[in-house]
Amino acid sequence: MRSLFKILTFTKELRGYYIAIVAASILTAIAALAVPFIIGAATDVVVDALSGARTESSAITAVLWLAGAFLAIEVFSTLISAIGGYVGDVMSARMRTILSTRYYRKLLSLPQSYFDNELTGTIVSRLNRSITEVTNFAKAFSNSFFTMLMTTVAVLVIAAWYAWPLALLLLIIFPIYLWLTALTSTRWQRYEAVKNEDVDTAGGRFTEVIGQIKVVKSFVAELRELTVFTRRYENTIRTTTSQSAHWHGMDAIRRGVMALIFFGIYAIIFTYTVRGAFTVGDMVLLVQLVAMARQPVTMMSYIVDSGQRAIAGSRDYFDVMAIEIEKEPALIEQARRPGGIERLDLRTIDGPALTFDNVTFGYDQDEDVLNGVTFSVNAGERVAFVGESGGGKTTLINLLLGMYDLRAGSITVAGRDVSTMSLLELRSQIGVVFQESSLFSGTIRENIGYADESATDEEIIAAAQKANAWDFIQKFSDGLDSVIGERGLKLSGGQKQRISVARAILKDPAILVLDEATSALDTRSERLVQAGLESLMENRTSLIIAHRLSTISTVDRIVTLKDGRVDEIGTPAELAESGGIYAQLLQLQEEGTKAAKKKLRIYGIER
Ligand SMILES: Nc1ncnc2c1ncn2[C@@H]1O[C@H](COP(=O)(O)OP(=O)(O)OP(=O)(O)O)[C@@H](O)[C@H]1O
Repeated sequence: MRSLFKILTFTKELRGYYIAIVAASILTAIAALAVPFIIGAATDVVVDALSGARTESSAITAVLWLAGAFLAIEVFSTLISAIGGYVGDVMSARMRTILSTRYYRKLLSLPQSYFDNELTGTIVSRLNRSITEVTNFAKAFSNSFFTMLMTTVAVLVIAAWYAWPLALLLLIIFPIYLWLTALTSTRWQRYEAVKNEDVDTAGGRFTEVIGQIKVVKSFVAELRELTVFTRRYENTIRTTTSQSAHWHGMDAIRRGVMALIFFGIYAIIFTYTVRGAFTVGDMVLLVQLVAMARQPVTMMSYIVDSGQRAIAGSRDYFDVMAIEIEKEPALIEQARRPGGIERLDLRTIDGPALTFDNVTFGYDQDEDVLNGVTFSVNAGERVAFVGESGGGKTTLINLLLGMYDLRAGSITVAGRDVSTMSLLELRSQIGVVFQESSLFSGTIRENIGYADESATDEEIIAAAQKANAWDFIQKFSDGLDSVIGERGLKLSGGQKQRISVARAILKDPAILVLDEATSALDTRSERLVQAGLESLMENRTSLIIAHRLSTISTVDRIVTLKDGRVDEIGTPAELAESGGIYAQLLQLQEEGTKAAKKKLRIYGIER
């Protein structure tokens, strides 16, 4: 029950709606309760008229008045339930909005480590399910619970007035029903959790597969994917079979017990009437009241059922909502500082532009990926990182961007410890050109402008020109308005890269991180991308994860990594002579044999 109230308190700004719905259901309940009295009274009038105790004309006037009262009550309750229904619809639309936006806000604020362990589709599936279940429950709860409560209390009081054994029987229905339901509930919840896990996992894979449909097609893996998906859903059939058998088996027992109690109730009403303790009108009134008391029992079933679904469906949702975030999310600061943050001029700062001092780090509980890494980069310098694949180059960048907490050591940018900087402050200074295409669906203008919402067309075009992208953009019939498909699907590899370079140019960051694309572009395309990158790196402090020796040879300094530690630091000329990793790579390139190329690839060097 606590969990159910949690759902309601989570959306407490909808209090006004809840109160309106509760008021509507109380009024509807009162109106409904008046009807048995009218019918009971009418029955007594008819019986009196038939037995000659009342004149025909006075009886007709009385029953017509009673029928008029019935009509008035019906009109009133129709009006109230129409208003209640309208408020209920608006309430669920608002609730949907609150739940979705809060979930999205939370997700956007969670650290990278959360996303490392979750599938996109699972996150989406969880959101959809929670919202549907919670909204359904809130509607059922606010619509039925109070009507049920009112009706039950009123029926009990009226029954006690007529005959206490009747009230006693009615009273025991509810605890017995709730007890029997509680017996069923725990197991039902366990089944539901298993089912949700299957649906979420299938949903996660589904999204991944559709997102990478080309890969699936190229490996002719459609059948395999479909089989895995189908298996998950077939599991849910099995789980539902056991769950439903259990639930409905228990439901049959519940109903059986209820039937026995109602047998006792009707037996009392009829025998009391035959013995003359009740008039025929009283009997009609009580029979209707008992029928009304049966309704809450059915409603209770529905509320408990949708409540269970809401609890099970929203458990993962609330688990996500409960994750504590240590650092203030960038999102909150963005709202506070809509103007953004000024770009730092690293040249005016004493000391290096950025430093890594004894940095040790590993993912989750895993071993250290980096161990005591120390180096510094001066303002305006270009530094390349070289190391075996999986050696921790990307991890260095992740740490610089404040994506994860260090195990030991510190990182400074412009003399300030990164851990003391807000995420907005830090990330505003760093521009990243990712190795993978990292564009969004939408137009070219939106994609370049992603770096700066307020950028004018002139600024976007200037960035595109510097990135060597303007020529091809101009050739598209829609120019900047060309739609590029999901993740830039409609662009070539080189075009995608030039758009992302243009985006980084528009951001104009103090520090640039370049994860050079490994995908081989043709020479012309590569020259164009390279020229774009050159203008991006101009006058900027740049960190490069290079996949071409030609790129590495043009940097100011190289940092080589080995076993999670810095092996050497020096200019390309120095390291070419030192006999270390870079010198070996140069030699391998010179050899040019198949074996040499294979070894180069271990270092992520494509050419
Ligand atoms: N999100 C993550 N969670 C757990 N382990 C990770 C994560 N990202 C990377 N790793 C591990 O950390 C190590 C370093 O990975 P990293 O991506 O930094 O290497 P890299 O040098 O950039 O490799 P490459 O040149 O192949 O891109 C690898 O062993 C990798 O398996």
